[in-house]
Amino acid sequence: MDIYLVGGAVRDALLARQAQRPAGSHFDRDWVVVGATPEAMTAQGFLPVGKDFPVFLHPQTREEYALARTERKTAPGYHGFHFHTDPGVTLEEDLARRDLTINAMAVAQADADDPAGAPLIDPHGGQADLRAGVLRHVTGAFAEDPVRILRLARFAARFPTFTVAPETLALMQDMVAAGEVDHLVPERVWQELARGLMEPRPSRMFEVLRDCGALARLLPEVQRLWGVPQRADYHPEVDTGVHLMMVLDMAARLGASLPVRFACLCHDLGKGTTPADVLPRHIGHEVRSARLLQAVCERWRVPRECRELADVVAREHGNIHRSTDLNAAALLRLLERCDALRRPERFADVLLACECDARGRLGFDDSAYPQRDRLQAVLAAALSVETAPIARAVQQQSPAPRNPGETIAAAIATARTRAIDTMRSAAA
Ligand SMILES: Nc1ccn([C@@H]2O[C@H](COP(=O)(O)OP(=O)(O)OP(=O)(O)O)[C@@H](O)[C@H]2O)c(=O)n1
Ligand SMILES: [Mg+2]
Repeated sequence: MDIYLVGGAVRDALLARQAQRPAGSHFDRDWVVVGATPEAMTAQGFLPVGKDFPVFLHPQTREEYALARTERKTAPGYHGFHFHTDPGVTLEEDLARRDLTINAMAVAQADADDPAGAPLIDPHGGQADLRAGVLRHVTGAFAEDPVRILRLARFAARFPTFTVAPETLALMQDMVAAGEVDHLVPERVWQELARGLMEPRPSRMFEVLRDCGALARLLPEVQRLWGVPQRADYHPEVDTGVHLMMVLDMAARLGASLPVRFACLCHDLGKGTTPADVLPRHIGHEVRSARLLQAVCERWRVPRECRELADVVAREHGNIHRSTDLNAAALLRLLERCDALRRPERFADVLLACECDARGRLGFDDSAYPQRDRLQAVLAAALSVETAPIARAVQQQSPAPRNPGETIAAAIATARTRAIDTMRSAAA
């Protein structure tokens, strides 16, 4: 059997030589095995992964070794696959069924430690496309797997200077028109969206999805935001879709976590359903955003952490932006609505998402967002109140209050309000 290194490890080694990526940035290595049978693999100690894919794990390194294969589609969507693998499938045949030319290059296993300096097996011009910065499909086999539309969009977010080859965009448009993205399983869609959100330029993923028509199918709530105006005095970029892209790229620039980036994606969804006669104002869009994001989360089975943060950010981002004018009692109510006292780390994420929103506007990218530090200080003041002595004092009251629970809660709120006030006069 012959073993080759393929996919991302080869691509990234060549990119590192072009100094687009730091050397050694790729840890996940994919291998392809030619001239072997599943039986020969297990006989050598490789462990089969799943029953659908002819893929094995190396007994020591745990890296993936896939038997060279060709794929044929049997039904729409991600489940509709039929693999053909036998020892006669060549490396070239295996490379031809891969998604992008930059991912369809291989080097022999003996050269795997220095792929960039080794003879390259590159039948589809992957190296030239890598140099030119082009995302291009290898063959018509691209259309056999609609997840590849999402993968390509994610690679655009990872390599933001890369463009999509016109023929590849046309192919993706045809796939979308044929209903190919309507049958994707939620887990795969979310996995790719989540990865794309975590890349250096998430906006590129959404641009590509929008250009090929997939965004309208997968996330119509997001698609709708282009063409929706906002008030130019708050939003010099005016267009809501443009704003959203700036917010996402700001989240990447500030190194935000996935939940924060997802909250950024969903915070203004409600602007897409603002009645035309009130535009460019968006009164009450926060509640509509919160409702729409639930639909998105159901559809793609978005994990709870992302969903909960997005809900708070959707509801409260306007109040947080305007928090400068709030008095101590109103600030405490804001903290309580955000559940900040019980979940201070999550509140930090809420504030970061709000900063991304504020700085994701034309001309504001280097502006300060003082609300963030200020509300952190407000929270610290509220948390500094010791609640146990307050509860004890109420319990020792005589005559006992009619509703001790409520009395304790009110006394704690009063003490916290006072602490916030004291902090504010000290800071002023
Ligand atoms: N739907 C898919 C998934 C994967 N591949 C092929 O399998 C390789 C390995 O897949 P994966 O590890 O998911 O992607 P990488 O390109 O290695 O990128 P990275 O691991 O850096 O995300 C890809 O390069 C590509 O050749 C494909 O053609 N179609
Ligand atoms: Mg890989």
